[in-house]
Amino acid sequence: MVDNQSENDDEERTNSAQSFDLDLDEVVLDDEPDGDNQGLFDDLLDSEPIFENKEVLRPSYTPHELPHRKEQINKMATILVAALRGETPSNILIYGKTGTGKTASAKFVSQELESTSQKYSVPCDVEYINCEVTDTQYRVLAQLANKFIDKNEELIDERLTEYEALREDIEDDSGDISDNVGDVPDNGKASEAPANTTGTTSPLDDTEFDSVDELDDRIEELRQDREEMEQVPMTGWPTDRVYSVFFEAVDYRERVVVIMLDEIDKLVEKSGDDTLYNLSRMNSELSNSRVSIMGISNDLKFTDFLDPRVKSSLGEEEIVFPPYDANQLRDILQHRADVAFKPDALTDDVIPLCAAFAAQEHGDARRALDLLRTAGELAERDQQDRILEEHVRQAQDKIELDRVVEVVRTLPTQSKLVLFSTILLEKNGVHNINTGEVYNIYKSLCEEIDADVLTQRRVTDLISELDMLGIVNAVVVSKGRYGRTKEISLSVPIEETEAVLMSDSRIGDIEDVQPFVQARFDN
Ligand SMILES: Nc1ncnc2c1ncn2[C@@H]1O[C@H](COP(=O)(O)OP(=O)(O)OP(=O)(O)O)[C@@H](O)[C@H]1O
Repeated sequence: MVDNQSENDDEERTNSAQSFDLDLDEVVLDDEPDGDNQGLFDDLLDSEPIFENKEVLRPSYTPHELPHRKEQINKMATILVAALRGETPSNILIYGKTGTGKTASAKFVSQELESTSQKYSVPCDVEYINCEVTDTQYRVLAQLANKFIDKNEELIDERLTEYEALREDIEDDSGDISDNVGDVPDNGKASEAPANTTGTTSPLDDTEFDSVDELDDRIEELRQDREEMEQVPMTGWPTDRVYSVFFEAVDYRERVVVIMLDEIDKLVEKSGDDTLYNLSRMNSELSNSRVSIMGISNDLKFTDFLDPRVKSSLGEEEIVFPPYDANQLRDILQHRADVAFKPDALTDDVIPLCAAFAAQEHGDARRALDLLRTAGELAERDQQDRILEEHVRQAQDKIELDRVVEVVRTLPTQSKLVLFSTILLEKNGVHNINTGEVYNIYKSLCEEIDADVLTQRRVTDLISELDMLGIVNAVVVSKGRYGRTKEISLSVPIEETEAVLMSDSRIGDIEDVQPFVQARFDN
């Protein structure tokens, strides 16, 4: 059938191309904006972009090369190679601070593992779960169950296609034989015939089936399995049922399964160690498959909260990812920059400076890449064709400010009030602020907005927390015979932080703050 629609489409495209040519010929470049647009994007498009491929600098990009992680990658591979031999690999726990390449390395190794398993036709599956997002036992098990159900369905479909084709070949063959040779009884019971009785070749030769009946039974069995497979809903079932569906789905065929639990500490923090307990004892009950767990964590201490059995089973092998130093970060950045930027877009100082800043932040490659990308964006915004040292410094300030804004925005109200009290004191020129001064203002603010007033001891704790978050700096000073006190100062830009606090509806309601500061002198 002729596809009239596509013909019409083609015609339309040709017409519009013609009219486009025509329009272009008739365009008069003048200062007046034309009717369709006001040139908002034209200038931006005109400026030669700095980036060749910005995506390469984004966190979502998985690099093909991971400099300075060879040792850790090799260690993972040495442990996981067992899966390719059909054995159960030891469970692995991976530790390291944020941005040290744990996820990127683990994903790289699992891709290699899966592709090698396909190459040698050894059934091996790797499933990745981010426990920051999937943080309850129910959700982890349901997500895993559904992934395995999908895989099983795929496998069943493949097998069914293969066996049904085989069945057709047999039908054709028996037709041919009865037509040509006439020595097979044409009683419509081809399925009862053994695979090969005549000495001629049969489609069942070299298959796992000895008779057509066996093949038919298998086809029926697969169709039934396919019908019975049911996805687990994301809520609503008893956890036992989810577990048993997951268990069945994993054990449906012979295979080795590696379950990668990224941010595993978040799962334990949110919902205890039941999931890990259940996963780690599965192998003793599975008949066809084997499961191995790879946990990834930023928190070195999270295993302290685990049941000792889970702890010893999970930590069979431990791999530590140390922070990168400035030289290593330079290499990492250089690899990415070669692909991400146009030639000559970077001045010589840019990469070393990004690396140095990120090395100060506990050797975080994510931070280094963010800095480089943000510096590029700032240069682009300035309509420059090269990134300068200045852009890196601005990027550092911008990222730091974004972090502060995010941390302050998500503080609990009580901490916001303590921070706001400190800001009010600083704004009024008070130096060496002590806890008592903060507390007095804090109390008045609480009364003003009807919030509970915490004890001074608790407020001192909140100040320590703000100190740990890098928002204030609190040092203990000795006042000789008057004992010791904390001297508090702000570590963040005052105007921006105040603006974030004021965007909280309760704090924003406080109208005149001056009297509160005055109160400090009255107490
Ligand atoms: N050796 C490396 N080579 C190239 N890129 C790297 C390397 N190490 C880390 N990265 C990049 O740094 C970013 C952060 O890495 P990754 O997500 O693997 O860190 P992580 O240790 O898992 O951090 P988190 O614990 O916060 O999840 C990613 O964009 C990753 O591609």
